[in-house]
Amino acid sequence: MARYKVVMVRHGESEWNQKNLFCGWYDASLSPKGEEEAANAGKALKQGNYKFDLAHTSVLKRAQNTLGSILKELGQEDIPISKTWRLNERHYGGLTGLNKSETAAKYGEEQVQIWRRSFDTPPPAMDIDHAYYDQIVNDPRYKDEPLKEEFPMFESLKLTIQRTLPYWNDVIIPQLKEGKQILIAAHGNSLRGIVKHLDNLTEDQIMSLNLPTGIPFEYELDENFKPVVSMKFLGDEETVKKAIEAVAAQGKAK
Ligand SMILES: O=C(O)[C@H](O)COP(=O)(O)O
Repeated sequence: MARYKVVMVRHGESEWNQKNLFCGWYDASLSPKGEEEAANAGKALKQGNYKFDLAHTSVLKRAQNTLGSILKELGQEDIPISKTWRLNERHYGGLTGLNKSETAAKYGEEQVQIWRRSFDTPPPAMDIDHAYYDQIVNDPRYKDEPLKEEFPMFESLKLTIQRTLPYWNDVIIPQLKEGKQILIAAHGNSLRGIVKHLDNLTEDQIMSLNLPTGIPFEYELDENFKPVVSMKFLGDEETVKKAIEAVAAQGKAK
């Protein structure tokens, strides 16, 4: 019997998703298609009569704007929104800005699949002369946190989970316990981390999990926050399947 429900959604397609670039902590905007996906996510949630008490998102605008569109469609723009770096996309390190298929052509599809989907193999670090180092490290949104010594220069999924889980356990779980209906608008890999935790996925299982952009999914959890229903997408099966396959295919050499 489900005691709690929580809805999560990966942001709509970003301009860097469209260009097939490793994005991570680069603050890419939504593409026009991503804006449409976000609005459609809101329509699907409205159709399902979802009412949220509060929402959580990252400090990156592709997730924040997806959330904004959804709440606008729902007529729930006035609910409290928490923005945290702990829900940011995984930091793609030195790969940030590289084209995924070109990287697959150069280093092999296998290596790119490992960088994108493995549990504890990190991408190469973003070093100080990286094109986006200054823009990311010195961004005023990070003036208070993460702490200098915590500021990632690369993240494996394992490292991403290590900074996302404290937020899930210390902020989101208590709110669920209070009976709050919660929407989380975040990123492919920060959400993969939460999913791995909830469903207790093995490293092999998480390797094959791709999340589509802009299609909300719901978890129903028991009193111990164990899934009764896992990743129930709000979209027709065919659309969801195609969207997931498209994400996986981004790592293919053209
Ligand atoms: O950061 C990115 O490039 C994307 O948002 C997620 O990328 P991935 O699907 O290659 O992990």
